[in-house]
Amino acid sequence: MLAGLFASTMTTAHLPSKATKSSSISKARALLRGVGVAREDSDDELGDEDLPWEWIYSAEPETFDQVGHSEINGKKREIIGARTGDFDVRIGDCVFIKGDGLQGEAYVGMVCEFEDSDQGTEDDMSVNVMWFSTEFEIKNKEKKRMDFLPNELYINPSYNLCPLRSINGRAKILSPKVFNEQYPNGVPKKSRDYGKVFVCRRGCNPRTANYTPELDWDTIYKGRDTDIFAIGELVRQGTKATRKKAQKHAATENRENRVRPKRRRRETSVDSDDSGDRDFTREGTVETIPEEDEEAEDDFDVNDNNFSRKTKAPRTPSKRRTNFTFSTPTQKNLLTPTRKNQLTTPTRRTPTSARKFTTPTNRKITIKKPLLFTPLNTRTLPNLSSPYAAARHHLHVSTLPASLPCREAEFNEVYTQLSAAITEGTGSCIYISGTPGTGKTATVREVITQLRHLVALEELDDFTFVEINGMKVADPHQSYSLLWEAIKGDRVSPSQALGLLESEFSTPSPRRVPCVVLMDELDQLVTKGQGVMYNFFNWPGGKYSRLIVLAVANTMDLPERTLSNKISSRLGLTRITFPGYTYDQLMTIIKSRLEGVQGDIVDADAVQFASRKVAAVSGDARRALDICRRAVEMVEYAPVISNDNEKGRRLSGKIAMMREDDDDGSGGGGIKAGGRVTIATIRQAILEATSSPVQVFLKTCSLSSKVFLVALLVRCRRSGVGESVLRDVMDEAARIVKIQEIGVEELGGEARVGGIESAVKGLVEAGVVGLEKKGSGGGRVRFLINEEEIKIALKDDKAIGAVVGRVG
Ligand SMILES: Nc1ncnc2c1ncn2[C@@H]1O[C@H](COP(=O)(O)OP(=O)(O)OP(=O)(O)O)[C@@H](O)[C@H]1O
Repeated sequence: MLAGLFASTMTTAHLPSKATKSSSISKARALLRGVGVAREDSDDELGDEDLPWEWIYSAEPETFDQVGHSEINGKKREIIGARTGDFDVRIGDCVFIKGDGLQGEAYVGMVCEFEDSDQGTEDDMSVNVMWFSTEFEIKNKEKKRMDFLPNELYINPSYNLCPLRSINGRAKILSPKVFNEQYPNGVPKKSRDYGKVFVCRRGCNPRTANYTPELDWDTIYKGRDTDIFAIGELVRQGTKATRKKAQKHAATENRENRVRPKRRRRETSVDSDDSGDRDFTREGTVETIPEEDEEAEDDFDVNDNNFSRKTKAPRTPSKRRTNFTFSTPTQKNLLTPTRKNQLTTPTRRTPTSARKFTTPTNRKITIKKPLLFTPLNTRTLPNLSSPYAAARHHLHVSTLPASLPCREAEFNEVYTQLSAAITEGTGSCIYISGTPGTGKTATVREVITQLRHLVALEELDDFTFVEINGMKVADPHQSYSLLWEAIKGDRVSPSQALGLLESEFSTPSPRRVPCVVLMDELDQLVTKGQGVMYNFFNWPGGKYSRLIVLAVANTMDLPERTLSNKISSRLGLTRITFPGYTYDQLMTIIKSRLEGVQGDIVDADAVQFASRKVAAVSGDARRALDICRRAVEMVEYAPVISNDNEKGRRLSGKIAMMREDDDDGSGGGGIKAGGRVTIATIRQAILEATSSPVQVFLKTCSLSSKVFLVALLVRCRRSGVGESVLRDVMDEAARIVKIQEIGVEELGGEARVGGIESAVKGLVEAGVVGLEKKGSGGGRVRFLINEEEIKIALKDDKAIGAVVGRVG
């Protein structure tokens, strides 16, 4: 449908031909470098003087409110342009936007509107631009067109609000035909236009690598009279993949970051009432395209007159404008269309040796060599021919189930938030909390798998995904390096990564691919000054970051506890809570995992029993699955165990202890190798889990040790952080002793603190807790075993069990 509306006769005759090649010509051409553009000379059209930017208003006061208006003497006036010294810029102009990146990139955008956010400083003067992209931005190797010209730009239907002072001169965008007419020998180096002239013959969405057919730039681009909306729509339609599913889920409200400009009333060529898609005919008029795709509706309101902004007169900026320097070109023959080897983007190449960059303050940044991993031996698939092996396999926590039953609502919520943020190109921070084993990580991974599938089907823009697990990083600050490596592919030190990330997220970039970060075990990433958590929560809110953080923790209020209420409420986190699984839900989960396992080897009663036992303690699916898997193992391998033989007699005492909870009345019974998993098997598996060496140690350690462990558990639960200051734990222990009225003599009389100190030493030696002698308060202490083990071992303890029960 759209195809006929694009210029169909643009032929290679219009493109720079080999006949026009010469090295002087090619040098005089604009260069494309990195993902932005660079010019050989560094002349700044805006002059060396740091003159303030001022708005240019329409002559007549306007009668309606709209973006890009200001109030002067009580009258609304439309902002129609901006000027600094002799340089002025208007809607429809194509301009260079300075990047702040290390490689001195600039970007080219078309001015769509101006905004003043009312604060009266130059910082609040913004320009909304529609970007042009370079071929470097198109990462999808399969779909990338290889006929790109060296100075070719693609109009890209994405927008950003940029500071007005990031404008760094005017760019000239021509059709290849006009370029050849105006510059048959290329742009002469001495010309003022040198390095500023580009050709445009297609639109492209670099994130999906979808291109429009060739379009007639001379027809659609009319300088300051251009109908920018029509161009935006033309390109949006022309580059649209089948993004229906993603759009269905996209939250259309959330557009703070990528601001699509409001339609301007001045546009005479557009029928403001039409609701269909508009496009250009080759004669340059705008036509309504009959509704072809219901979901491609115009999602901005033509008649939205309720948007009013006030502004104060702009003041002189306090900071001097940074001069942007363009690098010297290194490419020789820029007329050769596809010199792939020369045009490889620097950010993606694999460094063979360490590369060196410097920060804007000339600090050296060393890019480390990528880590080389020796591939492991090929893993063999488990032999699932026996029903026991199949059951064990499906019940294993590392087996990915086809779907996650009982987490549909949570899945939908995460999916909706994430796909909306990716589609809209906005940043977002989702805080996911829930006790261990409630499927938080599994759900997030499942959502990512589904979204990746959509990307493969071209129904969603591509995104980068990185998982940072607090348990797996030696130092929380390494998170910065991991994020930077995920975004740029370069390994740098944490402090360098921090600087680079700050710069990256505060710089507009039309090419930025959304990055989704799963920060698992967040409580382990808490640092003394809370810098890591603060930064990861704060960056998504930045205008240009396109960073989506999925922070996963066990406690609901970790952000409030560690960052204060004030900061965490400002961060605007989206919160999703995963409740512990109920008895019914655990049953469903176990049954669904056993579906398809032949032989009916697990009794329904056994599944019920396991679910009830686990739901009563924690609602932890991991625990329920582990118990069932161990029970399957027992019936698969165990010799016959009955109350008649020696081993059976030994076990029977322990089983009798459990019989108190044996509300099914079926008793222990025997376990037969090659038999079925019954309640008795489950009971024995539970018993085994609670009589592991760790459990035995915990149950039989001194009361001082138990008090200390419970105190540490309380502190960790309260702070939401996996470690605590030793002195605080001691104080907590003293409080517990007092409140529980634990016998003073049992803790060593008056010297009870001393008693706990030696208990701590014993716990450290046993590898139950780790003590890091750093900072004040006697160092920091943390569990080296799962907190759940402490709960299970001590929940029935006579002296301290009540406190454990309250920890939850
Ligand atoms: N609804 C479910 N259906 C099937 N398996 C599940 C479900 N929920 C959790 N699991 C399984 O339980 C195990 C633990 O899940 P997961 O790691 O997602 O929990 P978590 O909430 O992230 O726990 P933690 O806080 O300890 O990291 C995984 O093996 C997962 O496959």
